[in-house]
Amino acid sequence: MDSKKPSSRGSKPSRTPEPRTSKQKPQQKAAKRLRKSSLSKAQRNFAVFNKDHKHLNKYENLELESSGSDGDDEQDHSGQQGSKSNKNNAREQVVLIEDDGTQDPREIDTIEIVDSGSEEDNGVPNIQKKSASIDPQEDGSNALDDNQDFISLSMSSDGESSGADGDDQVDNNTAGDYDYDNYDDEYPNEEPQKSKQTLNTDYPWILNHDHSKQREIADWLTLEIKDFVAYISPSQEEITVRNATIGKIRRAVKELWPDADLHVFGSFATDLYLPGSDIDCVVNSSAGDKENRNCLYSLASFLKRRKLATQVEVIAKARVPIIKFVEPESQIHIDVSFERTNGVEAAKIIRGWLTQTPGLRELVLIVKQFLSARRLNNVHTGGLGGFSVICLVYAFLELHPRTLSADISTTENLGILLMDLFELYGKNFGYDHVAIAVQSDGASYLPKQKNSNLQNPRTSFSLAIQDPGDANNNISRGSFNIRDIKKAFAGAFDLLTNRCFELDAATFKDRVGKSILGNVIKYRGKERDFKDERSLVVNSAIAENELYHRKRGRIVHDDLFTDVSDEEKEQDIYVVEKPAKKKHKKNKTKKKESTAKDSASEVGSSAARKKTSTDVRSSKNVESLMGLDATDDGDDDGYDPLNPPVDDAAKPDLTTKSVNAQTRRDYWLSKGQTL
Ligand SMILES: Nc1ncnc2c1ncn2[C@@H]1O[C@H](COP(=O)(O)OP(=O)(O)OP(=O)(O)O)[C@@H](O)[C@H]1O
Ligand SMILES: [Mg+2]
Repeated sequence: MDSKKPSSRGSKPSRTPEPRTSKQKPQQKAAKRLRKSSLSKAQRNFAVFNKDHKHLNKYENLELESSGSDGDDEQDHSGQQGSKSNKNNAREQVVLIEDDGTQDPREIDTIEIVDSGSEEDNGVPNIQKKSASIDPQEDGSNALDDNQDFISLSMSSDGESSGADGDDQVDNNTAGDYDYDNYDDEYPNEEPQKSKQTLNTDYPWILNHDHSKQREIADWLTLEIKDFVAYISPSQEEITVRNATIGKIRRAVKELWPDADLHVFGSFATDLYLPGSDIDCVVNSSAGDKENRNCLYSLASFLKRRKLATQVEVIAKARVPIIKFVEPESQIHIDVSFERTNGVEAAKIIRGWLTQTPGLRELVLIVKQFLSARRLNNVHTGGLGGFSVICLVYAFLELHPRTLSADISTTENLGILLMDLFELYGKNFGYDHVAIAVQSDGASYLPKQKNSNLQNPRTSFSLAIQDPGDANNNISRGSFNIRDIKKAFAGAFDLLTNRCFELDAATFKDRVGKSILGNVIKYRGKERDFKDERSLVVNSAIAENELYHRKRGRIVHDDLFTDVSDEEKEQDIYVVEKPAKKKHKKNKTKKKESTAKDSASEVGSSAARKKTSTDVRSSKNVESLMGLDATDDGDDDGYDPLNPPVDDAAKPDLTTKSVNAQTRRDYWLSKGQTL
């Protein structure tokens, strides 16, 4: 157990009032005032999404189960095939995995690539079947079936606590049992011990960035979030390595198939990658004929022969067939899919969201790291994938009453917003009834009842996010472990809130060297600099995606294939996306327009951290947006969360403003009242 954990966390349940200090008395008054404000109504309406009105308010044990082999199994889930392959002399093999989305992925074949030294005609490799039906369990099931493979966040240390899956168990509120050191990043450092000694901290983003003197504890958290994002944002070298890696793979693809090109999408094309994130690519060809087993193997073996791929897996029988491998020089994990454009379309949409939504990048990266550290980010084990995270956070920011009402400056209130996000998706969101829809220009809630495509036939308790590119696709349907994800979010809310109270009551002296964010997020990768160098070097994935869309815009026919690796790109597309100049309310009547426009390359830069209210967006009255009118009697029943009113025409002309410190304090205190 963590001997460093604050005593208050262990001994005080979340509802226990903090000892009153002279500092807190005026805050109590402020909280009373707050109840009458529109803010409390807005908050109440966030709670409406939980039909059962169950506010879990339980600590979650964020400790990973150390007992048994589960952890080990899971630890290597992504590398699992690699380790199996090692036993089978993986360097010479391509592993075939079946994953059609209806069951858990299974390794069904191992193909040996025979490198004869000469190139096969047309890239067709000499493939020999090595073995078949490498099934983890003879009966066709595997550990994933009963969720044993998942490292549960449920209580596990006490004999009487919840079982393996924690379903429907009452959680023991044993707040003192955390062991925050006992989980690791998805991409663990190769030299964890050395790194730990050097840094002597799990939250390296606070090194030389001490905010303990902040008077507003929420500001401290906001600053830490920005520091974390700066800490993990890519350096010039990292971007260059990613660019070069893509270049190498693309050249190989074009050599193998002259009619094809490689497009990048996913987090590298949206600037939402963590240091260890994979690169998602798609091969599109003018013939449109590459999505078949033969082509998958052809490319896999070709890349292998060219020493551009190790740990190669061919997942041919999936809904989206892909090959996965690690590029040996950069050690970057790469996924290649075939003949589809939804990913490159989505990348464009996401970059649009980033431009229009200050704070989106920061919160997405925090949530991604949060999930990654708990191994709740792997869709194959029911976790939440990066795409779902982006949509969740975007919907949260789009629909948050205080951002909707232009009441707060998002980038100045990231701390509060992060807590609200954890609270919403951890405690209040009505997973049973509500689906989330995200489009290129906004987000909304949908009733699951009326959208059968978004319903999970097995359980109503599921996360449903409508694909912005395909209304019939629920992008989070694979996240079957939503129960644990929800618990983790709820636990994070409690942890952050308690930590804030604890540090708020502490003396400045005792605060030094402490972290708020470190209570829920750890980073144990290699030591990094605080260099967000995205503005110094072109991210070629973004540049190419921009070019792709420009070219697509010019194509009359809906051709699938668009080659972006031609002359034009060299000439005019490699333009660093300069941070948009902030327009300081030149036209006050155009409040709907995003004025901050923190571009994807800008967010996280020091310039973006200056206090500003220019990121305040649309001005809608909180009450009207949340379904409350002036005659609202405080009864939540009058509001239908499944049909939130969207009355653009009736937008009140609210004055765009940044909240003052007192308002922030009030809001912050109101969080504590829920405990
Ligand atoms: N369930 C899905 N349905 C449709 N498209 C999806 C789905 N999941 C992923 N995608 C596509 O693949 C892209 C990459 O998804 P992924 O979940 O890897 O997110 P990411 O932003 O790359 O995060 P990470 O850095 O964790 O890999 C998405 O932007 C989207 O275009
Ligand atoms: Mg990805």
